[in-house]
Amino acid sequence: MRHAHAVDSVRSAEAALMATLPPGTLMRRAAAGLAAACGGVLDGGVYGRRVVVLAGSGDNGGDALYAGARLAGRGAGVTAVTLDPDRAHPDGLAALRRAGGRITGPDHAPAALARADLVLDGITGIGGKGGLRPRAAELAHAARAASASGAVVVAVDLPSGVDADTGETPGEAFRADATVTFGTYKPGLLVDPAAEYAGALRLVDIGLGPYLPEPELEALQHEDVARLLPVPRGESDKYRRGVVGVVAGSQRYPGAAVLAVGGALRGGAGAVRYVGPAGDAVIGRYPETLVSAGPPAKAGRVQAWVIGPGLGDDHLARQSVDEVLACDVPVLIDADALRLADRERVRARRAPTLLTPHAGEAAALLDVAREEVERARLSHVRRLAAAYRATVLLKGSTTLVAEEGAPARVNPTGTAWLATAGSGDVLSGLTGSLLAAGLSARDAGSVGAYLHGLAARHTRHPFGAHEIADRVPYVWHSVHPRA
Ligand SMILES: NC(=O)C1=CN([C@@H]2O[C@H](COP(=O)(O)OP(=O)(O)OC[C@H]3O[C@@H](n4cnc5c(N)ncnc54)[C@H](O)[C@@H]3O)[C@@H](O)[C@H]2O)[C@@H](O)CC1
Ligand SMILES: Nc1ncnc2c1ncn2[C@@H]1O[C@H](COP(=O)(O)OP(=O)(O)O)[C@@H](O)[C@H]1O
Ligand SMILES: [K+]
Repeated sequence: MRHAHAVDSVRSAEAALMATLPPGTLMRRAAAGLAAACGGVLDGGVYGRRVVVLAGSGDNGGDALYAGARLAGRGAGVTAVTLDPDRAHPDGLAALRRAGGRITGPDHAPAALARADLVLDGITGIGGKGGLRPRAAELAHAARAASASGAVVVAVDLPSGVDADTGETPGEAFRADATVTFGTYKPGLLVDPAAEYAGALRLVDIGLGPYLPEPELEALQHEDVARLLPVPRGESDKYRRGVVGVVAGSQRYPGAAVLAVGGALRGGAGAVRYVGPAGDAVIGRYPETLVSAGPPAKAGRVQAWVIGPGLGDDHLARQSVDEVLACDVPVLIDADALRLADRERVRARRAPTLLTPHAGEAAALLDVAREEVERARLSHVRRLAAAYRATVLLKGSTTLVAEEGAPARVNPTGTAWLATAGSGDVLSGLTGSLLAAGLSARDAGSVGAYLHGLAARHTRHPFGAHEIADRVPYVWHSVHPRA
């Protein structure tokens, strides 16, 4: 599991750890890790390369200056540009001077950056507030120009100007090729739009682990998913493996039913029941489906329902949503059903409910603009989870799963190639199948998103949504080869 902690948690863990160590130890650890990582991103090594350190007035600048000193010690030509010469980290400046580095002011930044092989962004870290102020913003522009001419930009702890806790980018910010972060990931490094600014991530261990509380955000990795995947045992039969019911499709959108069933067949449930008017299309493609024309209440037992893709909003659709919400089994609500599901009825449910909106659907449910949700995904997915007292999976450039009382989950496997019609239908079927197989709503949502993203990454693009479903067994095997 990859963990991310908010600034307050990082600060209190740092304080507790620092109390046990001689002064300056943590900054030395951070700078050593940073300098080593910089060596790794420079093709051809450090010796003789031109490094520009952009140093703000806080400890983030201190880290960058100490790392600059180490790189100078390994033969790099290092120039530090201090945002405010009178306030830059004095010991960091002294270390760089001793190592033979040059120190200059912002006026000389464009000239220094024009020749740089490597730029270290040490303007702000977890102490940054709001978008960059004008003089820092000018440096960010100049660094972007240097990057366009081939320099590698490495952000120290965070790209300066992004919000560490939320992933928001309130104004101007640095764009990095790589970010070297200390002690733990910060939520902003994993959530768009800020994550787009961070580039490749590298975590430097500075010994914070034992002092960190529960994370604000976590990301599953292969071994976590392997542990959660449902695997049939000797005594399993199709009912014990779970039956998932899919209520989807309409005369107008029969394809949504086919895609959702396609996802559901690959999620580990033992059987898929389809309920709705697209039975012929579903059977034509997947003859193993148990088809009924409806209503859901008469379809036979299921261990979880998926309702919504291509459903429409006529009388029958409304009735189906009401019936499904009345069942005492987990329910995944997607697409059209999100509009039709009464909030109070969802709040009153005892069995788990998982909502899977994209940003536009989430915005409609919260009565805000879509851009608001995209600007601040983490806070909006949490608001929605609280409003519905349910688990919410917010789709899009960063997929998040939130539930009150537990760390939010961020999916690390997504790819923008998933932005293709019907891929959400595959996700809802796949995730509902995991629910039927017994995973909690939070685990089903995050494992579903993980497999879905991984399947997309392993499918030649551009692809159609049905190809993602076809690819799921392959990535399942790659995550859990012994199952
Ligand atoms: N506290 C610790 O033990 C450790 C801290 N470390 C480093 O220290 C950093 C935190 O240092 P600080 O608390 O000094 O804070 P920062 O250095 O992150 O930021 C504070 C400075 O940024 C300026 N600033 C804030 N918002 C700005 C904006 N929008 N535009 C321009 N300037 C802005 C402030 O005026 C102040 O000079 C971490 O990110 C990390 O890099 C590491 O050395 C590891 C150990
Ligand atoms: N820019 C993006 N980067 C990564 N994943 C994306 C992006 N845009 C969309 N996706 C993913 O693609 C899927 C689209 O689902 P959805 O919006 O419901 O589309 P549809 O209704 O056509 O099925 C979701 O899994 C979503 O997370
Ligand atoms: K920084």
